[in-house]
Amino acid sequence: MGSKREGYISWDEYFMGVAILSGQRSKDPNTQVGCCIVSQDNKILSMGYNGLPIGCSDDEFPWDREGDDPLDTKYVYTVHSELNAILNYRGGSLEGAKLYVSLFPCNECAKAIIQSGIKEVIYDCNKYEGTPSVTASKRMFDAAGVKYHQYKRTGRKIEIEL
Ligand SMILES: O=c1[nH]c(=O)n([C@H]2C[C@H](O)[C@@H](COP(=O)(O)O)O2)cc1CO
Ligand SMILES: [Zn+2]
Repeated sequence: MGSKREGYISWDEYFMGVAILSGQRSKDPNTQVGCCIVSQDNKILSMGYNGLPIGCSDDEFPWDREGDDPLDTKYVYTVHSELNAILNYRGGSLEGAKLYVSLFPCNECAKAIIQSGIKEVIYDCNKYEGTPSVTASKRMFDAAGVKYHQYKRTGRKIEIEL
């Protein structure tokens, strides 16, 4: 009897890989964020990346980080990857699900994560650690019983020819 193949990717590598790949769809020139929501029994339920709402053109709305007028920045228009993944879900309840995301969730996404019933957040980068947004997210996750931990990178490199 033959034995199983070795070197296959772990569940964590799989789901964070899907999250990061999803982020490659982002048109944001500065930060591309991707998200993958997974059931407790490791089935992918939804994915998302940061982008503009349906009908808002990527070429007509601004991607600037700064501007004299907030209306000339991306911040008032973009939908975050986590919210997109939650809103993209077509199957009913996300109660008890896990969320893999390439950047630690902001306070607005934290609210949506908590309210949708997601119970665990696995994040990769946390480049805004220490900001009020991230601190507020942690405070709300702690109060609501949502667990969060950083993804442990394995160093595995995956090349895909497309
Ligand atoms: O949790 C998040 N999820 C998410 O999708 N984003 C998006 C919104 C913006 O398009 C981009 C952040 O842009 P910047 O790093 O240039 O401020 O990342 C940002 C955060 C946290 O800041
Ligand atoms: Zn957010």
